[in-house]
Amino acid sequence: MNEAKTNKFSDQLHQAAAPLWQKSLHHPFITELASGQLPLTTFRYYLTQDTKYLEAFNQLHEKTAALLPSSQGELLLRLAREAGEDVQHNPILLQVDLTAGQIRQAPIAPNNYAYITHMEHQLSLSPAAAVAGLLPCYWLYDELADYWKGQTSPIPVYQAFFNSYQTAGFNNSTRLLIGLVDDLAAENSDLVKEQMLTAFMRSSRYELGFWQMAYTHQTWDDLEN
Ligand SMILES: Cc1ncc(C[n+]2csc(CCO)c2C)c(N)n1
Repeated sequence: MNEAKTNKFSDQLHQAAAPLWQKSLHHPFITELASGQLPLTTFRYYLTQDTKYLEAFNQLHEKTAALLPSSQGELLLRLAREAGEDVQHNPILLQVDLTAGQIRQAPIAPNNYAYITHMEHQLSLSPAAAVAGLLPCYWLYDELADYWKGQTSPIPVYQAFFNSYQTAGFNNSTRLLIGLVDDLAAENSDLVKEQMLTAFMRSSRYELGFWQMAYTHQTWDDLEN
């Protein structure tokens, strides 16, 4: 019998989410970014929703940090500070002429709203579940960044988007957050670990849904059909 064990909790999470992450990697949104076929309006839709997402995601770091002992909360606050800079100075928005006013006026799309609401809900379950809900955002994009290393796009702004994820700091943040999730799993009960797994898997589904949402320009009217 194969006795090979994955004893880190994060390895279990990774294994459970891998099939979903593969679908993200090969989503038409991504393949068309690389081929240059993705309509610019679709990319602008993605950036509009993503800016809204990143603002909420940053606040979630702060809300989660407030529930953790300061030694653990400090890491989340540091990550939020770094990510906050990226949101406020995203050169890609300038390149496609997206203004803060245009982004503010666009309604949040259903999958984006559901994803953010799902992460907020974890705060009422346990701080460990809240941290686990944040992790796919980092870890999936870290794997996408590896995949994008070899990708080129004939459209300069799509190439700039690939390049924007090629930073060592980003990889380091992902490793630190994986470490925090493993520490929290070790400190918590099986019930909380189950919450962590559920939060992680749902975030992974919403990540996949985020590409589909952008690809189809999802609106609230879509829920009626
Ligand atoms: C839907 C969505 N999911 C993940 C990311 C990637 N991401 C956003 S913030 C952050 C932390 C460091 O800046 C990372 C990795 C994204 N942009 N949009």
